[in-house]
Amino acid sequence: MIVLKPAEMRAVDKAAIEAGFPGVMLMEIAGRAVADKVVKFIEPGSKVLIFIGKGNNGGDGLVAARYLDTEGYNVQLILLAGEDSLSDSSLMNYRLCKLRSINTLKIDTIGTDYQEVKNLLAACDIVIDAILGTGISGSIRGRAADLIELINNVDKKVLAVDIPSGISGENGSVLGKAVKATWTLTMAYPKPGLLLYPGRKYCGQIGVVDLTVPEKFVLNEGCSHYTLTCSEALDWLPTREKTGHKGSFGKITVIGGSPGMDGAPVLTGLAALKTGAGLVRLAIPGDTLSISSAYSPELITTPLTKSDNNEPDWNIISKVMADSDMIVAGPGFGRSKTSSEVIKKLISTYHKPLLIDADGLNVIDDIKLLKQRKETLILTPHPGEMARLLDEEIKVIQQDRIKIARQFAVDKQLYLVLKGAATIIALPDGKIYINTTGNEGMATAGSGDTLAGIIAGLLSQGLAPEKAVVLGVYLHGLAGDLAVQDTTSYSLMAGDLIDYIPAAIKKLIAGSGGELK
Ligand SMILES: NC(=O)C1=CN([C@@H]2O[C@H](COP(=O)(O)OP(=O)(O)OC[C@H]3O[C@@H](n4cnc5c(N)ncnc54)[C@H](O)[C@@H]3O)[C@@H](O)[C@H]2O)[C@H](O)CC1
Ligand SMILES: [K+]
Repeated sequence: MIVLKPAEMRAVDKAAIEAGFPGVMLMEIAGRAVADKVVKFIEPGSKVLIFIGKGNNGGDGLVAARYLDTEGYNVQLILLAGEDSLSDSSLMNYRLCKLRSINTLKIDTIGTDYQEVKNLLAACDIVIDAILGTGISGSIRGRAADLIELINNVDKKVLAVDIPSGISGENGSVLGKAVKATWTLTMAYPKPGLLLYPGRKYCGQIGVVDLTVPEKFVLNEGCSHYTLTCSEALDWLPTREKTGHKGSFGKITVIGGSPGMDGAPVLTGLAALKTGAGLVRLAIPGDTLSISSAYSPELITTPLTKSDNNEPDWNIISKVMADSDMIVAGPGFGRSKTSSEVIKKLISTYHKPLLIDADGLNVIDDIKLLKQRKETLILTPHPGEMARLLDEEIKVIQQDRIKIARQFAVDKQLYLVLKGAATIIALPDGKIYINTTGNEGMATAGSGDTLAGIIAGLLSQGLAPEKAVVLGVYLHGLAGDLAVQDTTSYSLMAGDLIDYIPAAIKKLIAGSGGELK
């Protein structure tokens, strides 16, 4: 699904209006959808308190007020602007509200103790937040900040129109104060700020309203941000040929492991098998091999090093390279001379898809090598590994995850998965996917190893790299979301993620994955 930044949304809006879609009609569709959402949850007669800002976000709220009044709700408006400062479409709707005698409390009559607002908040059944939408600039100014705080201080259901007021649609930051919503109904397309933290925590359940503007207006204006929905994820899931054999579902080699880190490549291998890979081989340094190979009978193992001196055995490595459809390198590999030499060799001489994770990333000391590689390269760093690759501090990476990920992916022409809450996937053509599945329980040792395995499992079944990385991250998060229901976020472990891959796939097939609802 396309995701639009506020400025992109405005450009699409403008183009659609110029092409003949009346702005007032778009507002009508938006407000009608807001009213429908209220009708779905609360019965007629209930008290609906609607906060109206002076821009078009307020206009959407005024349309909703008209419909809810028509349908028998007890509607009360709180108008945060003078009538003369409302936009044309909003003013028209405000006048229609007045014609219906809808109760209105105006900002200039609200005392500085806000007692009347507090009373209305205490008595209402639901709050609609139509104070500010994508037109916000800078920190919340004026009395809007006080009203947002009052809304957050009562325990009421809150429906945010387009975006919770105070959240930046651009990047999800809180601009001073922001409404904490139960639901957010966003207009036309989700904005990055709804999907990125901290904004995402303020949105509650997100719904998208179809404003009936054809997608060609978006494509003409250009877009670069996306998020995968459940139905798209299902479309991308590789189909399994009835006559397929293990060769047709791909042979993966996982290169990694080191003393004390013998389980990491096993997690990667098992995750790949559970996702559907035909065959997984682990290539492990000799001193660790026997421990790793004892974990699971489904995994084939090969020694990566010579038995006499534990140096890389290049003959075996060449055979492994020739015999694999793709390689995952790095899980539990440690930062030894062996791992550094092997990773370098793979980057420059392995001509099939290569995924580098964990310590495989930590031993890359010359990032120019990445750029020189022509074949598919996927990197899956967490912020610490990304910081190391760029020789930056973690906080610099976290300040603008999308920009950093995109620059790296485009410059080095690779697929970059920057892990973390709302994992960012940057593609070599500059496209960005913001992932919506996953939870805090997944911040646990080995979780990244399973992600590498899931992506490899999809790629080895023939999925294009772009789809394998995006769907892999989605499925990994979905497995985590299903697991956490049983384990709680305290007890979730990486092995649980593997155990829940089948449930995640089933959920996709049933059409009920972590969809933006
Ligand atoms: N997506 C669509 O196609 C449609 C969206 N609609 C709704 O319109 C708003 C965007 O409307 P806009 O008038 O551009 O902006 P806002 O309503 O968010 O408010 C702008 C208004 O607020 C004042 N302001 C700006 N920054 C601050 C601040 N920091 N503190 C206080 N006040 C601030 C400023 O003076 C402006 O006047 C979108 O979100 C949708 O809800 C259409 O209705 C349908 C089509
Ligand atoms: K809002």
